[in-house]
Amino acid sequence: MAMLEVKNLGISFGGLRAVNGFHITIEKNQLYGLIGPNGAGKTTVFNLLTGVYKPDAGSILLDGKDITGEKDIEISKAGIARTFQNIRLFSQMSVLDNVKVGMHNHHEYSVLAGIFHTPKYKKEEALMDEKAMELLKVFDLADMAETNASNLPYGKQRRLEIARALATDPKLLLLDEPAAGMNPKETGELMDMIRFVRDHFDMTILLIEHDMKLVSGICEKLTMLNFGEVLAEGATSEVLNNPQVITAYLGE
Ligand SMILES: Nc1ncnc2c1ncn2[C@@H]1O[C@H](COP(=O)(O)OP(=O)(O)OP(=O)(O)O)[C@@H](O)[C@H]1O
Repeated sequence: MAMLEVKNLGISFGGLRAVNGFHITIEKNQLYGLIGPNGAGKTTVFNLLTGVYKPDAGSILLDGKDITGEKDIEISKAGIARTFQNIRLFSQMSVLDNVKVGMHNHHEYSVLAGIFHTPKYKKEEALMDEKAMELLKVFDLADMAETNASNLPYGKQRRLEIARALATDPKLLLLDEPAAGMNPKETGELMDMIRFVRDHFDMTILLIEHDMKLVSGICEKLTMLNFGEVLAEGATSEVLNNPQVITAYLGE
């Protein structure tokens, strides 16, 4: 069974059909890229997959479960996590707390337990601290656990965002332009990290990216969007050599 199976997905904003007939099948453990010119609808696809927008057509199956039209919190619980094009960390919170925010989605103790710090609450908090520190170690951020997120250099903030997304224990990780604003050295490190996340966490990853070095370096399959519709899909080299893709996007 595919990890993500999307069929005929669509949404309009006013008179604009931003995404139309979108489809994608991503197998477990795959590293998959979504490419296309500015305004093609890539982020809108992410917003549809994560419940920010409700599709007006189509279906989304995550690991066999129909999540079409579910709210974002339900979709997060079902197992889709994402990062954003513009970094969205809690800048005045510590690195550790940023990761723990991701975990809180999945822990259900009552508000009163939180206020009165009951033994159950304390136990859960201690467990979360431990898990969050383990994640930070993997991302080489453990020595900065108490630092405010805003004080991290840019490349590390991007890494922290991915760590926070993984803290929700997802089945599918969506990365929206993870290399945006990075220099070539940082992009190279990011590529290694994305591969590592896939292997170490047994993760399935869909990423939006304009950096073709990153795309051709790590994605196994690609879907190319143009004016809200799939123009090409298949193995990365096949798509990147497709004359229509070159005309519509790469030859820009
Ligand atoms: N909430 C919204 N209301 C109205 N129009 C929207 C909304 N969200 C997206 N759009 C429009 O939908 C189209 C697709 O936008 P989207 O951000 O998905 O493109 P993109 O492929 O991610 O572009 P980029 O590579 O520049 O990030 C654009 O024309 C955009 O203006």
